Amino acid sequence: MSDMRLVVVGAGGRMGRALVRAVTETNGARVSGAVEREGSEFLGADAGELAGVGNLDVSITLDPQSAFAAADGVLDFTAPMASLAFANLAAEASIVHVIGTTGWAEGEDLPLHDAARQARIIKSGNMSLGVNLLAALVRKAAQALDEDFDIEVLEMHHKHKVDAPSGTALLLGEAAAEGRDISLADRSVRSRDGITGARNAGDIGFATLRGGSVIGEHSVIFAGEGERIELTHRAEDRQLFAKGAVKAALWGFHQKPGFYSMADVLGLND
Ligand SMILES: NC(=O)C1=CN([C@@H]2O[C@H](COP(=O)(O)OP(=O)(O)OC[C@H]3O[C@@H](n4cnc5c(N)ncnc54)[C@H](OP(=O)(O)O)[C@@H]3O)[C@@H](O)[C@H]2O)C=CC1
Ligand SMILES: O=C(O)C1=N[C@H](C(=O)O)C[C@H](O)C1
Repeated sequence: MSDMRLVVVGAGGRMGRALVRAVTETNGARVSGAVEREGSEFLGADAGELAGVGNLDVSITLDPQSAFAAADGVLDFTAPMASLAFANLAAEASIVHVIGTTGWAEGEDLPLHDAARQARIIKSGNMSLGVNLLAALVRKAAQALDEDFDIEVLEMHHKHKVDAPSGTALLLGEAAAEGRDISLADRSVRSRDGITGARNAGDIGFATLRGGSVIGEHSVIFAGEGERIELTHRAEDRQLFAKGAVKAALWGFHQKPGFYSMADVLGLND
């Protein structure tokens, strides 16, 4: 069988380069196109050279439509507005669209479900096996522990990250809310400053740290009277997310059009 042809959008970014590396290291997949946006200093560069894997004869272009027309899938770790536009193009081309982009405002990602009528969309705030397994454990712990245990989600990322809380923190908060059978939107506390009053039982709190080169660290803390349970994941290498995204693309190749999560890819929903 021929290799799955994958386009990397945002190919000059931190994840874009990691994705190009991951595809070249995966049997059954190859980089068929690379896209950046207007004004990018990387336009015209070879995607492989930029990613440090040698010349792939794939120039970074401004033209996602042509790249998608000659591809089986797209790997997209860019920004919400860009991912919405790429989803429409992926639907037109009826290909797989793996979306790792985070920083979505409430409801902003809903149009992706329309695109998923034609595209096979796999979207997750975190593409690693470890975090998706952690989410399953958090759901279970939240189910087992009542409101006497306060749930707080703590995350730290590198100084360049532009969104907060991280997509992963929200994914973990969602898992906790599902375990408690409550709506995260109704019970989340995303910042605290000044005289906040005492904590409300049942709230799910978020705290964000930013600095240096931290790849991504997340803890979900269940704080009770006299005891505390902490579930933690530490990502030590960005390739972890890129390899997960390539795995998702290969999985999506064999699925019907639809909207899927990384938990579907990893069989954690079975
Ligand atoms: N789900 C997961 O497992 C993970 C998700 N992420 C998420 O991935 C996203 C990217 O992270 P990161 O790589 O660190 O960020 P970067 O800023 O390094 O990379 C983003 C890239 O996308 C480009 N881009 C933005 N808009 C467009 C567009 N319209 N067309 C083409 N390219 C575009 C940017 O270009 P420019 O520089 O010109 O803006 C940049 O090159 C973030 O949302 C992050 O949170 C990150 C790691 C793991
Ligand atoms: O921006 C990042 O770097 C990361 N973003 C994702 C998130 O928002 O959770 C995943 C990972 O933690 C790295």
